[in-house]
Amino acid sequence: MAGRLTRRWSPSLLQVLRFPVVQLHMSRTAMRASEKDFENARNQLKLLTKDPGNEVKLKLYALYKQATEGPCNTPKPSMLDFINKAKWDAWNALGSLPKETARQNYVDLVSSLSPSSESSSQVKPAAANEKQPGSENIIVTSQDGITKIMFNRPTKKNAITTSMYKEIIHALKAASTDNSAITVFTGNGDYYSSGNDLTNFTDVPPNSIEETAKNASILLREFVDAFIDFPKPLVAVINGPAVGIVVTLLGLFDVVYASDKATFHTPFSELGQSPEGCASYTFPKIMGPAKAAEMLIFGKKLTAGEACARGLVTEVFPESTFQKEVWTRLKAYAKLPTNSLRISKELIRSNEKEKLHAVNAEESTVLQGRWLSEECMNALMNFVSRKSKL
Ligand SMILES: CCCCCCCCCCC/C=C/C(=O)SCCNC(=O)CCNC(=O)[C@H](O)C(C)(C)COP(=O)(O)OP(=O)(O)OC[C@H]1O[C@@H](n2cnc3c(N)ncnc32)[C@H](O)[C@@H]1OP(=O)(O)O
Repeated sequence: MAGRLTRRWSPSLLQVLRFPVVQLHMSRTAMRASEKDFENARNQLKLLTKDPGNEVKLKLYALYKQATEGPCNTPKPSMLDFINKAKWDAWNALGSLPKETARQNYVDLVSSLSPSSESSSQVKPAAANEKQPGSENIIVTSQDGITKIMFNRPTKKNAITTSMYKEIIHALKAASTDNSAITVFTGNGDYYSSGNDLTNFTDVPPNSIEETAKNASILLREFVDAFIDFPKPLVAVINGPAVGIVVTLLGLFDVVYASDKATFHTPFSELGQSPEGCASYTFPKIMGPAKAAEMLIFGKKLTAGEACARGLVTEVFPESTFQKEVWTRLKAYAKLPTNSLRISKELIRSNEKEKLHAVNAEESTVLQGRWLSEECMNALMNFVSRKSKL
């Protein structure tokens, strides 16, 4: 099949696939690939010495088409036209993925195929059983069809630093085109995550507060966009308490499994802040406006059982059997046909994407203002000087 597929692809596709590979130095902070990056990536493919295999070629084909032409716009080939059907399926599976995201994913994927890619990219598309290099605060592994992204800062309750946000964006982009069927977030240690690292904002020189708030707002928007656009089933395995942004993001996950020792807390008012992660839109839809208000305005902390009753959590497991039960189930799910999983997710989510991007933009702008407020600054100072704890 592999040889057949390669030989019978059209000249235009071969053009796409045969371009050279040169080392691509992708800045981890500039996550949006420019036209130039895209052009370089196309040229990089020419230098490929090793056949990346049909699976990867199909992904490259699909991403190239999506990046240059947008969503699949050709009639579906007949079932018996195997090659063109495989190409069409791969392109069609990208749904309404924005052109810029497809371009970035294409660049990331090409970069990962380069023999020297490790030095240019912290997290690359996963191969089986492979642990990805990284800062160790985020550990990305891939096994049994599952890419696992784990918060790994247990001594700080897995609080998310600025560099961790960037690593997660990069990990999601890589996972969207790797060989795994599903992607799972979880935490190492007793917490899932205590949310934003509050010291992200405390070492800021007085004359750059506004600029920092602006940069934080841009980063937040890009971070949440990566979840909105993620094309594969996204699962949260909530091993312990979850606070702030890791809770609000759950509205963008497809399935949420929780240990019975997990709790769910969004203390935004206490922090002088406001909701993010599209929760101002997803939470009222999930649990109704009154229950959402109790969490997002008054900061009510939920047990796992309460979160499940409100529809935020899919299922709660006893802590003693949590890991075993959840991973056994996820490994079985990851054996399901990959394209079908993506297409079903796309059907469920695509109608909402535009709205979610608009909500994300609005929430990020509002938060930029909140971070400059006296209420927020007092809350951060209290945290640092240990006067307050949740
Ligand atoms: C360009 C500039 C920056 C860009 C940044 C992008 C911004 C995006 C922001 C998006 C908006 C996000 C909002 C949120 O997530 S709001 C939620 C924030 N989280 C909190 O308020 C939790 C604060 N932590 C606590 O209240 C307690 O630590 C907690 C209840 C979680 C645990 O209490 P416990 O007593 O069990 O343990 P400790 O307090 O002793 O914690 C152990 C150590 O961990 C440190 N820690 C814990 N959580 C955080 C945190 N969120 N930020 C920073 N540090 C944290 C804690 O200080 C302890 O450290 P030490 O051992 O060194 O004292």
